[in-house]
Amino acid sequence: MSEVCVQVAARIRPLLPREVLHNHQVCVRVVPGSAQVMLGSDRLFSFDHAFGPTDSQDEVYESCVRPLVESLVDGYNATVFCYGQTGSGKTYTVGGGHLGSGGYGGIIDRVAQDVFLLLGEKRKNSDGVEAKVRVSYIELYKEELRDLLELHTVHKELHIREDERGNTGNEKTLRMCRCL
Ligand SMILES: Nc1ncnc2c1ncn2[C@@H]1O[C@H](COP(=O)(O)OP(=O)(O)OP(=O)(O)O)[C@@H](O)[C@H]1O
Repeated sequence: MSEVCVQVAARIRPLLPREVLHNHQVCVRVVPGSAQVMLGSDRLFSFDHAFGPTDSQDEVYESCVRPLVESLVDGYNATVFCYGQTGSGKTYTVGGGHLGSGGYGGIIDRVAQDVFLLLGEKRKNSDGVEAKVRVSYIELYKEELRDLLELHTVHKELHIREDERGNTGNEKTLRMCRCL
Protein backbone atom coordinates (compact mmCIF):
# COMPACT_ATOMS: atom_id res chain seq x y z
CA MET A 1 0.00 0.00 0.00
CA SER A 2 1.35 3.43 -0.83
CA GLU A 3 1.90 6.09 1.82
CA VAL A 4 -1.22 7.99 0.77
CA CYS A 5 -3.97 7.59 3.39
CA VAL A 6 -6.92 8.05 1.04
CA GLN A 7 -7.12 6.44 -2.37
CA VAL A 8 -9.89 6.86 -4.90
CA ALA A 9 -10.89 4.21 -7.42
CA ALA A 10 -13.41 4.63 -10.24
CA ARG A 11 -15.36 1.67 -11.56
CA ILE A 12 -17.36 1.75 -14.78
CA ARG A 13 -20.00 -0.95 -15.00
CA PRO A 14 -21.10 -2.52 -18.30
CA LEU A 15 -24.31 -1.37 -19.93
CA LEU A 16 -27.25 -3.36 -18.57
CA PRO A 17 -29.34 -5.45 -21.00
CA ARG A 18 -32.20 -2.95 -20.78
CA GLU A 19 -29.81 -0.10 -21.54
CA VAL A 20 -28.51 -1.96 -24.59
CA LEU A 21 -32.13 -2.59 -25.59
CA HIS A 22 -32.83 1.12 -25.41
CA ASN A 23 -29.73 1.82 -27.47
CA HIS A 24 -27.92 3.70 -24.70
CA GLN A 25 -24.35 4.56 -25.62
CA VAL A 26 -21.16 4.24 -23.60
CA CYS A 27 -19.94 7.73 -22.73
CA VAL A 28 -17.15 6.98 -20.25
CA ARG A 29 -14.08 4.78 -20.73
CA VAL A 30 -10.90 3.80 -18.92
CA VAL A 31 -7.82 4.98 -20.80
CA PRO A 32 -6.01 1.66 -21.45
CA GLY A 33 -3.00 1.02 -19.23
CA SER A 34 -3.74 3.98 -16.98
CA ALA A 35 -5.82 4.97 -13.97
CA GLN A 36 -7.56 7.65 -15.98
CA VAL A 37 -11.13 7.89 -17.15
CA MET A 38 -12.24 9.72 -20.29
CA LEU A 39 -15.67 11.29 -20.22
CA GLY A 40 -16.93 11.90 -23.74
CA SER A 41 -14.02 12.56 -26.06
CA ASP A 42 -11.97 15.15 -24.21
CA ARG A 43 -12.57 15.26 -20.47
CA LEU A 44 -9.92 13.31 -18.62
CA PHE A 45 -10.03 12.43 -14.91
CA SER A 46 -7.24 10.77 -12.91
CA PHE A 47 -7.73 8.32 -10.06
CA ASP A 48 -5.56 5.97 -8.03
CA HIS A 49 -7.27 3.05 -9.77
CA ALA A 50 -9.70 2.84 -12.67
CA PHE A 51 -11.71 -0.27 -13.53
CA GLY A 52 -13.65 -0.87 -16.71
CA PRO A 53 -16.66 -3.04 -17.57
CA THR A 54 -14.57 -6.19 -18.04
CA ASP A 55 -12.61 -5.85 -14.80
CA SER A 56 -13.60 -8.48 -12.27
CA GLN A 57 -14.62 -8.32 -8.63
CA ASP A 58 -11.35 -10.07 -7.90
CA GLU A 59 -9.28 -7.35 -9.57
CA VAL A 60 -11.11 -4.61 -7.67
CA TYR A 61 -10.65 -6.43 -4.37
CA GLU A 62 -7.00 -7.36 -4.87
CA SER A 63 -5.92 -3.83 -5.88
CA CYS A 64 -8.04 -1.71 -3.59
CA VAL A 65 -9.14 -3.70 -0.56
CA ARG A 66 -6.83 -6.61 0.20
CA PRO A 67 -3.96 -4.29 1.23
CA LEU A 68 -6.35 -2.67 3.71
CA VAL A 69 -7.30 -6.02 5.22
CA GLU A 70 -3.61 -6.81 5.63
CA SER A 71 -3.12 -3.48 7.46
CA LEU A 72 -6.22 -4.19 9.54
CA VAL A 73 -4.83 -7.39 11.02
CA ASP A 74 -1.66 -5.42 11.82
CA GLY A 75 -3.79 -3.12 13.98
CA TYR A 76 -4.57 -0.23 11.64
CA ASN A 77 -8.01 1.21 10.93
CA ALA A 78 -9.40 0.94 7.44
CA THR A 79 -12.52 2.20 5.68
CA VAL A 80 -13.89 1.32 2.26
CA PHE A 81 -16.46 3.86 1.16
CA CYS A 82 -18.51 3.35 -1.97
CA TYR A 83 -20.14 6.34 -3.60
CA GLY A 84 -22.15 6.80 -6.75
CA GLN A 85 -25.53 7.61 -8.21
CA THR A 86 -28.34 5.08 -8.09
CA GLY A 87 -27.74 2.08 -10.33
CA SER A 88 -24.02 2.77 -10.74
CA GLY A 89 -22.91 -0.51 -9.11
CA LYS A 90 -22.27 0.15 -5.43
CA THR A 91 -24.23 -2.86 -4.19
CA TYR A 92 -22.71 -5.11 -6.83
CA THR A 93 -19.18 -4.02 -5.87
CA VAL A 94 -19.62 -4.14 -2.11
CA GLY A 95 -22.22 -6.85 -1.68
CA GLY A 96 -22.16 -8.75 -4.92
CA GLY A 97 -23.07 -12.41 -5.05
CA HIS A 98 -21.46 -15.09 -2.95
CA LEU A 99 -17.83 -15.97 -3.52
CA GLY A 100 -18.88 -19.51 -4.35
CA SER A 101 -21.19 -18.36 -7.14
CA GLY A 102 -18.71 -18.06 -9.99
CA GLY A 103 -16.38 -15.46 -8.51
CA TYR A 104 -18.95 -12.65 -8.37
CA GLY A 105 -18.53 -12.18 -4.64
CA GLY A 106 -18.20 -8.58 -3.62
CA ILE A 107 -15.97 -6.85 -1.11
CA ILE A 108 -17.88 -7.93 2.02
CA ASP A 109 -17.59 -11.65 1.22
CA ARG A 110 -13.92 -11.36 0.38
CA VAL A 111 -13.07 -9.28 3.45
CA ALA A 112 -14.89 -11.75 5.71
CA GLN A 113 -12.92 -14.62 4.20
CA ASP A 114 -9.54 -12.87 4.34
CA VAL A 115 -9.92 -11.43 7.84
CA PHE A 116 -10.23 -14.93 9.30
CA LEU A 117 -7.58 -16.34 6.98
CA LEU A 118 -5.03 -13.67 7.90
CA LEU A 119 -5.88 -13.77 11.62
CA GLY A 120 -5.41 -17.54 11.51
CA GLU A 121 -1.98 -17.12 9.94
CA LYS A 122 -1.07 -14.49 12.52
CA ARG A 123 -2.07 -16.75 15.39
CA LYS A 124 -0.02 -19.58 13.92
CA ASN A 125 3.07 -17.40 13.48
CA SER A 126 3.07 -15.41 16.72
CA ASP A 127 2.41 -16.55 20.25
CA GLY A 128 -0.28 -14.94 22.35
CA VAL A 129 -2.06 -13.10 19.55
CA GLU A 130 -5.74 -12.76 20.27
CA ALA A 131 -8.32 -11.10 18.09
CA LYS A 132 -11.98 -10.27 18.47
CA VAL A 133 -14.06 -9.78 15.37
CA ARG A 134 -17.28 -7.81 15.67
CA VAL A 135 -19.68 -6.98 12.88
CA SER A 136 -22.42 -4.43 12.54
CA TYR A 137 -24.42 -3.86 9.40
CA ILE A 138 -26.39 -0.64 9.50
CA GLU A 139 -28.30 1.06 6.74
CA LEU A 140 -28.54 4.83 6.82
CA TYR A 141 -31.34 5.97 4.55
CA LYS A 142 -32.76 9.46 4.63
CA GLU A 143 -31.57 10.16 8.20
CA GLU A 144 -32.97 6.81 9.43
CA LEU A 145 -30.76 4.01 10.70
CA ARG A 146 -31.76 0.36 10.31
CA ASP A 147 -29.98 -2.62 11.79
CA LEU A 148 -29.75 -5.08 8.91
CA LEU A 149 -28.60 -7.91 11.20
CA GLU A 150 -31.74 -7.67 13.33
CA LEU A 151 -34.54 -7.53 10.86
CA HIS A 152 -37.23 -7.64 13.55
CA THR A 153 -35.94 -4.30 14.77
CA VAL A 154 -36.01 -2.81 11.29
CA HIS A 155 -38.26 0.03 12.36
CA LYS A 156 -36.58 0.57 15.68
CA GLU A 157 -34.84 3.87 15.87
CA LEU A 158 -31.10 3.59 16.26
CA HIS A 159 -28.80 6.46 17.09
CA ILE A 160 -25.13 6.95 16.32
CA ARG A 161 -23.36 8.16 19.45
CA GLU A 162 -19.84 8.85 20.62
CA ASP A 163 -18.84 7.63 24.07
CA GLU A 164 -16.41 9.16 26.53
CA ARG A 165 -13.53 7.19 24.98
CA GLY A 166 -14.24 8.49 21.49
CA ASN A 167 -15.73 5.20 20.23
CA THR A 168 -18.46 5.83 17.68
CA GLY A 169 -21.37 3.50 17.08
CA ASN A 170 -24.94 2.72 17.99
CA GLU A 171 -25.96 1.99 21.59
CA LYS A 172 -25.33 -1.74 21.23
CA THR A 173 -21.85 -1.55 19.70
CA LEU A 174 -20.82 1.07 22.24
CA ARG A 175 -21.94 -1.24 25.06
CA MET A 176 -19.71 -3.92 23.52
CA CYS A 177 -16.77 -1.48 23.33
CA ARG A 178 -17.19 -0.78 27.03
CA CYS A 179 -17.05 -4.51 27.80
CA LEU A 180 -13.73 -5.01 26.00
N1 LIG B 1 -19.32 -4.38 -12.63
C1 LIG B 1 -20.55 -4.85 -12.95
N2 LIG B 1 -20.66 -5.89 -13.79
C2 LIG B 1 -21.89 -6.38 -14.13
N3 LIG B 1 -23.06 -5.87 -13.67
C3 LIG B 1 -22.98 -4.84 -12.81
C4 LIG B 1 -21.74 -4.27 -12.41
N4 LIG B 1 -21.99 -3.26 -11.56
C5 LIG B 1 -23.32 -3.20 -11.44
N5 LIG B 1 -23.92 -4.14 -12.19
C6 LIG B 1 -25.38 -4.34 -12.33
O1 LIG B 1 -25.96 -3.04 -12.46
C7 LIG B 1 -27.18 -2.95 -11.76
C8 LIG B 1 -27.15 -1.79 -10.77
O2 LIG B 1 -26.11 -2.05 -9.83
P1 LIG B 1 -26.32 -1.84 -8.25
O3 LIG B 1 -27.63 -2.35 -7.81
O4 LIG B 1 -25.11 -2.41 -7.61
O5 LIG B 1 -26.31 -0.25 -8.17
P2 LIG B 1 -26.34 0.67 -6.85
O6 LIG B 1 -25.31 1.73 -7.08
O7 LIG B 1 -26.20 -0.14 -5.63
O8 LIG B 1 -27.80 1.30 -6.96
P3 LIG B 1 -28.71 1.93 -5.78
O9 LIG B 1 -27.99 3.14 -5.26
O10 LIG B 1 -29.96 2.29 -6.52
O11 LIG B 1 -28.91 0.84 -4.76
C9 LIG B 1 -27.41 -4.31 -11.11
O12 LIG B 1 -28.24 -5.06 -11.96
C10 LIG B 1 -26.00 -4.92 -11.07
O13 LIG B 1 -26.05 -6.34 -11.11
